[in-house]
Amino acid sequence: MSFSKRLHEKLQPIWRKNHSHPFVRGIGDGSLDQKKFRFYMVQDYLYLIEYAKLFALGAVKASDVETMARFASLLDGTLNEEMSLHRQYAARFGISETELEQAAPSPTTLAYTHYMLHIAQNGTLPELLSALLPCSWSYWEIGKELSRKPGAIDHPLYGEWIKMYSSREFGQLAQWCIELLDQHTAGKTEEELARLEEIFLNTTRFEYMFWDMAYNESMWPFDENENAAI
Ligand SMILES: Cc1ncc(CN)c(N)n1
Repeated sequence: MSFSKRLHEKLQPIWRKNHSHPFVRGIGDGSLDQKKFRFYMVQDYLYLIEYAKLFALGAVKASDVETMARFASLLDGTLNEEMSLHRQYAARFGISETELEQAAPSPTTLAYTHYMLHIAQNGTLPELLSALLPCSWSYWEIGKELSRKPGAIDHPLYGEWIKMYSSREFGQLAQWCIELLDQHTAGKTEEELARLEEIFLNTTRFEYMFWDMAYNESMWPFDENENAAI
């Protein structure tokens, strides 16, 4: 069995939780409170700024020009296509690009991006791929599932989001990362695979936490201006 198939089977219970999360269901049936979506969009933009750096680090760690070029195109696609969707949504919400970039990250955004970047900077190429894959793979699965819901892609607000993440282009990028991980894990020992599985599991957990953070609009659990006299 390929390593990606093993991961997919093992992590299904958590992935299904993503699909049934009220935030994801709300995008699919159009019932999601727009304020929550606005919060998500800002946090996701901050997330993607950091996530894009994994592709740059992937190019640094690649050992051939073809792989470097694919990572470069993933970096370009994230900065100029995926994040352009966010910029368009932000404009609809009256948020400027500067405001987007300067927004404060939530604790979950910080924890997730710092974990991924730590692995990417300090780990091997298969470790980097294990950290980034739940992101694109799980969104592609969610996008495809939501796009099959009658009327979902025509929703005036959430339709564009569903179209982006169910698109063939987005799927091809996820598929390339899956194939690269399978190539790099063929013949690895069980100990090495277990380490990669652990990384994949951690970013899978963070994906769920990100939906939850967005749904609850969670920032730090206190207001720093309160009790200023203490
Ligand atoms: C948190 C998160 N995870 C994944 C994706 C899809 N690139 C995203 N935009 N945001």
